[in-house]
Amino acid sequence: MSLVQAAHEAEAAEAFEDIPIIDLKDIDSPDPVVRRALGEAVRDACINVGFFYVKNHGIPGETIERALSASKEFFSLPLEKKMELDIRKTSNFKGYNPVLSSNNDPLNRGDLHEGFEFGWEELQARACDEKRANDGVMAGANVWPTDVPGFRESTLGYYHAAVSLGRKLFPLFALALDLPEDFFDDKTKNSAAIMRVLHYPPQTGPVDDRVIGIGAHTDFEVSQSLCFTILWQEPGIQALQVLNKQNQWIDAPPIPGTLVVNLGDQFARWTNDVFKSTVHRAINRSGVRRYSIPLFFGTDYDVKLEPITSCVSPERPPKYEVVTAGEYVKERLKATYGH
Ligand SMILES: O=C(O)CCC(=O)C(=O)O
Ligand SMILES: [Fe+2]
Repeated sequence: MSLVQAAHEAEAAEAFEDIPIIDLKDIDSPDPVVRRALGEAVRDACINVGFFYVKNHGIPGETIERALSASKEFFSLPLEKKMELDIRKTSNFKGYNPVLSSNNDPLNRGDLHEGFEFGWEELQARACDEKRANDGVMAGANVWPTDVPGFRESTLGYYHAAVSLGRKLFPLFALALDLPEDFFDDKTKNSAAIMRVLHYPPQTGPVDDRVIGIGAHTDFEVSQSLCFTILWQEPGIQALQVLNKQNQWIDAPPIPGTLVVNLGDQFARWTNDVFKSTVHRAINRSGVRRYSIPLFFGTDYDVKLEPITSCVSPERPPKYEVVTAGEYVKERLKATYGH
């Protein structure tokens, strides 16, 4: 079935498929048939749900643990210390954002989480980091806390592992779109992903529905054009929810050993909405603190998001005007952070 037909069928279906788990153990297989089968699983998930879990993703547990404990230590610093790195002091959206400083859903009062955000940087700091310099609206140095020893190394360690995973996913997305596996190679040369570490304090007592962990949103960030997000969520704590076709929130619980992958707005736009960017939110009513780590993966900022040919047909003409990937991102960031 063609991509366009599959998209029309998915859109006509009443029910919303479950979020599938895709096993990446064969992602490096030399056999193109095996890789194509993986691409097909990705295609189904992208067309039907816009979300999937990946297992056997290759990021060691210790790498995750180190990033998590550094994050916990950072968030436990006094607010004045964290505010020294206030994201609003930078022009490129790096640093700390306190509770209620962001608002993902204009109908809400603010997001009940605090976060710390950074972009590409070599583990061995370099005076001239070309990749970072070419990172469009996000270009510029990261800021790092000095009060948590090893914070930079631990969080960057996870960052680089997740970026490597993201690089391996692009060929699968290409296969899913009936494109050559290397289609994204020359479009993601400087695609410096942005990572956030997030802390959601527990919400106890009566919860004002307008103040939740992260308001209903689709992912649009960040560096340039958000293709997809790789999300680690803390095991054992249910918080993430996905809006289904009947406008009901369904849980996307953490599944041990997996990461969540969800598609972003600009990938949906690029694929003429064949791939879905699905509304989601997080509410932490567990009674304990919850941590998560999304990494937003984009293309180079000067890539033109012309509709991919396999996603266009006479029955599905292009829905969007062509823009470069970087064009609208900063506006969306301004709306979220209010500066
Ligand atoms: O914390 C989560 O589970 C979701 C985070 C998220 O959706 C985001 O940062 O865009
Ligand atoms: Fe999100």
